[in-house]
Amino acid sequence: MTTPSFAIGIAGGTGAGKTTLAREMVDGHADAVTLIPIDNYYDDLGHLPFEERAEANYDHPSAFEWELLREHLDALLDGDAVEMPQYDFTEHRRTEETVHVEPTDVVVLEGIFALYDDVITASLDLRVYVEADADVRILRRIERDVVERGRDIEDVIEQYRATVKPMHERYVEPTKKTADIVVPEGANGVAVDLLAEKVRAESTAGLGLDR
Ligand SMILES: Nc1ncnc2c1ncn2[C@@H]1O[C@H](COP(=O)(O)OP(=O)(O)O)[C@@H](O)[C@H]1O
Ligand SMILES: Nc1ccn([C@@H]2O[C@H](COP(=O)(O)O)[C@@H](O)[C@H]2O)c(=O)n1
Repeated sequence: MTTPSFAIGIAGGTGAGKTTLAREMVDGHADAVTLIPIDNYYDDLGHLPFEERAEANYDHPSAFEWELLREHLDALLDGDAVEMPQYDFTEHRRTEETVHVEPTDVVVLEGIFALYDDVITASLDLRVYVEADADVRILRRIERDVVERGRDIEDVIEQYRATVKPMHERYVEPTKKTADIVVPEGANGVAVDLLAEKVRAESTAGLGLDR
C-alpha cells in the first residue's frame, strides 16, 4: 500500500487548460500519480428528465457532492483505495460504472473548484490556479463541448451567458487568491516543466517505500 507524499490541486476557469496541464505534467510518471477529476463528483441528476439536467447550473458549488469528494480524498491520502464515480457530459449524469482507484505517491485534484473547499484546500501541499483570458476560454470551450460533449453551439453560448460566466466571476476566480502558483495560459512549457519536476521528485522519493 502506498501513502501519498504530495497532493496538488489544480483549479481555474473552464477551458483554462487544467486538464491539459495535469496530463502533461505527469507525462512519464502517470503510474506514480492518482488523478481526481472533480467533475466525477457532480451530483447525479439521473432522477431528472434530460431537458432538466441540460438546464441545470453546473458552475455553482452546490452542483457537487462535496462530502463524497472529501471522503475519497481523505481515503486516498490515508493510503486507501476508492471506487470513483464517473461522469458522462453528454448525458449530464454519472455513469453506472465506478473505477477502482489506488493511491500512489502523488495525488492531483483537478477541476474548477479544486481550491474552493477549505477542508480540501487544507489537505493540499501545492495549490495551482490556471489562468487564461475569458475569450480564449470560451473559444476553447465551444470547440470542446461541440466536438467532445455533444453540445450545440447555441446552447454552449447560452449556458456561458446564463451560468458559466457569472459563476466563474463569483465563485471560481476568487479562489485564485488561495493559490501558491498562478499559471498563465494553462499548459505553458515552463510551468509544465517545473510541475513535472516536482511530480518526478515526489514519485522518486516514494519509490519502493511503504509509508
Ligand atoms: N496552452 C494551451 N494552448 C493551446 N490550447 C490549449 C492550451 N491548454 C489547453 N488547450 C486546449 O484547450 C481546450 C481546453 O483545455 P482543457 O485542458 O480541457 O481545459 P480545462 O480542463 O481547464 O477545462 C483543449 O482542447 C486543450 O487542448
Ligand atoms: N453536465 C455538465 C456538467 C458540467 N458542465 C460544465 O463543465 C465545466 C467544468 O469542466 P471543465 O473541464 O470545463 O473545467 C463547468 O463549467 C460546467 O459548466 C457541463 O456543461 N455539463
